[in-house]
Amino acid sequence: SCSWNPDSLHHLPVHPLWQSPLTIPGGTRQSPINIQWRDSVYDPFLKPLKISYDPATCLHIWNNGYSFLVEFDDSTDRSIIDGGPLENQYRLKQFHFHWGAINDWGSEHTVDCKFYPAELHLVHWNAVVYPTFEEAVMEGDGLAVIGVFLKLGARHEGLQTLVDALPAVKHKDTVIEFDVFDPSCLMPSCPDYWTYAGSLTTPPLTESVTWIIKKQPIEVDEDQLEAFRMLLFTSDGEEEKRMVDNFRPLQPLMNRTVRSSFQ
Ligand SMILES: Clc1ccc(Cc2nnn[n-]2)cc1
Ligand SMILES: [Zn+2]
Repeated sequence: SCSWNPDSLHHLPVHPLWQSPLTIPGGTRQSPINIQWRDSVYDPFLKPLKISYDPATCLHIWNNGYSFLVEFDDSTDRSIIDGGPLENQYRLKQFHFHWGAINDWGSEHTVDCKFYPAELHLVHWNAVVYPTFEEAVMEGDGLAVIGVFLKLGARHEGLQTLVDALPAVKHKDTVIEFDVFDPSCLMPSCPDYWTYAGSLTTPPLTESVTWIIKKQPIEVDEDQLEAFRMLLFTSDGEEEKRMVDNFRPLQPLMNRTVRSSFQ
């Protein structure tokens, strides 16, 4: 487990959402976790992840009071992932991010106890086996979430179109049309990933997620991270609370092995 450096001036903030003893009684596969690189096990039978998104399936961006979500039309198999650790193809439903108030933390997963300033989650569901997303959320093989770490570096041109739209969804429960966006532009070039059996990291916290965490981060610049931090948890008219530190604390690994697609 990660023992935080006692000298560090900061103690990780815990947002009210996650302050309550937010535990699933008897939970054995909760997320997020620390990925200890040396404890991950190379699995030569893991396939490359296949991603095929149709940019025209993009619908809108909305601020749901936890994060901002970009939602997709998941009524057909036009935007899907397949391969990797998955036995079926999974349909893209939405993507969103988790980030910190400062660059020292913000990601949900850590690698060797290192936080990244933010983490992208692309949420997919098993429409081959389950009739609706809501049912898939309740099943062990119902969801597949791709996690991509964001690190401070060069400006990300693909992300900028998203950043430019954020002022329009500043407050909770605001939404704007966003009709063409290809999330493939947010994927790192390296195919390597870790995978493990986990859960959603906000309510309903169901243990229904096959996590696929990309090894290589993407680079974004300070202005782009600051744009995330100007969003609000609060609705228009309420006392403003900046949307920051919307990540869940690390959860125990328990009886799980993290597999890697690379040696
Ligand atoms: Cl449906 C749903 C519920 C919670 C979240 C938040 C989350 N869970 N795992 N990563 N992010 C995403 C989608
Ligand atoms: Zn998430």
